[in-house]
This record gives sequence, C-alpha cells and structure tokens, in this order.
Amino acid sequence: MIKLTNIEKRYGRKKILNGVTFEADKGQITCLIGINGAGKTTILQSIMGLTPYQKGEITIDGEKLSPKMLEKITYIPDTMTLLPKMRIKDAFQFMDDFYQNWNGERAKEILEFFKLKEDERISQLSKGNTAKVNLLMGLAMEADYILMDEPFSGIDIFSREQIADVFSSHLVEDRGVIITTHEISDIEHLIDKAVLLADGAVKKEFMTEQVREEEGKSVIDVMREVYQG
Ligand SMILES: Nc1ncnc2c1ncn2[C@@H]1O[C@H](COP(=O)(O)OP(=O)(O)OP(=O)(O)O)[C@@H](O)[C@H]1O
Repeated sequence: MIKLTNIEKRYGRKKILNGVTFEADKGQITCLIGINGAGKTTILQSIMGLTPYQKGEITIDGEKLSPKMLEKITYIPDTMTLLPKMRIKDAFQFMDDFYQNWNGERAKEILEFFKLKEDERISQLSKGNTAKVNLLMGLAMEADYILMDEPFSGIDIFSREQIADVFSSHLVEDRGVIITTHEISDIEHLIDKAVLLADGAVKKEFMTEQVREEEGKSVIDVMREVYQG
C-alpha cells in the first residue's frame, strides 16, 4: 500500500498541498481527481521523491521512501521522456541495458496489443501513440506500483479505448495503480477508488463500487455533491 499522511507542500510562499491524506492499495486502480492545478502531479512527484515536501509522511508497504522502496514503483509522466531520434526498438534496447527490472517480453506483448511497430521513430508518433508508448514503457517495468499522470489526456476516443483495455487486462491486474485525471467520464468504469482533491486537500475518498451499490451514485454524482454542493 502507498500511504500519504498529512502531506504539506509549498512552492515558495504558495501552499500547494495542505494536509493530503489517502491510501492506494495493490490490486486496485486509485484515481486522483481534481481540476487543473489541484496538485495531482505534485502528489505523484512527492511519492517518487522528485520534489520535496515540508510536512507529513509517505510510506510504501509500511516503509518510508528510500531508493530501495522506489524500485517498487514506476512513474509514467504525461510527457515523452524518450529521445525523439530513437526508434521504439532502440528504447527497448536502452531499457534492457540499463534497468534490471525491465521486462522485454512484456514490452513486446504490449506493443502488439497496441498494434505499434518497433521500427517507428519516437518523433513520428501521433499524440495517441505517444501516450501508448509512454504507458508501455511504464507497464513493462517489473514494479508493484504504477503512477500515471493523465494517461488519457488529449487523445482520441479509439486510443482511449485501447488504453482502457490495457487497464482491465492482466498487464495491470495485481499491481497498485494511481492515475490522475481532470476528466473522469471516460474512465469511471475502470477505477476502484476515487480521491477527490480541492484546495490542496482530499475532500473525499471512496470505493466506486461501494458507492454505486449502496447509494446508487456514480463518481460524477459524488463529484457534483463535493464540488458544487
Ligand atoms: N515548479 C513549480 N514551481 C512553482 N509552482 C509550481 C511548480 N510546479 C507546480 N506548481 C504549482 O503547483 C500547483 C499544482 O500543480 P500540479 O501540476 O501539481 O497540478 P495538477 O493538478 O497536476 O494540474 P494539471 O491538471 O494541470 O496537470 C499549480 O498551482 C502550479 O502552478
């Protein structure tokens, strides 16, 4: 489990996170939901130790962040980090050379799933295919937890559907996934837990199925109550 307790984060004098507390379990997809600037990326970066926070605690399977614990997590940012000149197969080779927990078989499996060709150059990928390659690079790492920043943002409906299919496949099954979004409607059916953010804090955290079954509400219904009510 990834557990955040009372995380406070400032950029200069501006408080971005003001006591963020939530948990993300293995075997579940947890979705951080909030408007642009709510602090979603900052939360993922804090978990990864990429940005310092001033107060609070983050633990992974009960232990504090350390380089060893970070091996359990893979972070998929919302921007392409591979060199534009590379072909997909070069990226695979690079990962194989430098990362012990790179699973080349799985990378090829996902490549086929997305119907991408390993000869394609990173610079020539469409926006949707860029998102798919980003996702692929993260999912092919042997990690217990996957953090993904806006994996569905700005891409067409067909690419979104393909990406959604990966989320409900064995490629994600046992892992703990945290994804961020400011647009829940397309992915509501995929997520197990929703964490609603506003004003630097968690306004509500709930299991989507429980709320659906016990209260007959969708995630969007709950969002309306929290953000507009
Ligand atoms: N390096 C930085 N220096 C100063 N302020 C920053 C920095 N990075 C982010 N911020 C501010 O922190 C706040 C939260 O940003 P963050 O990117 O975490 O939000 P977000 O919820 O991921 O937004 P989006 O949906 O647009 O990606 C914003 O007000 C942003 O301007």
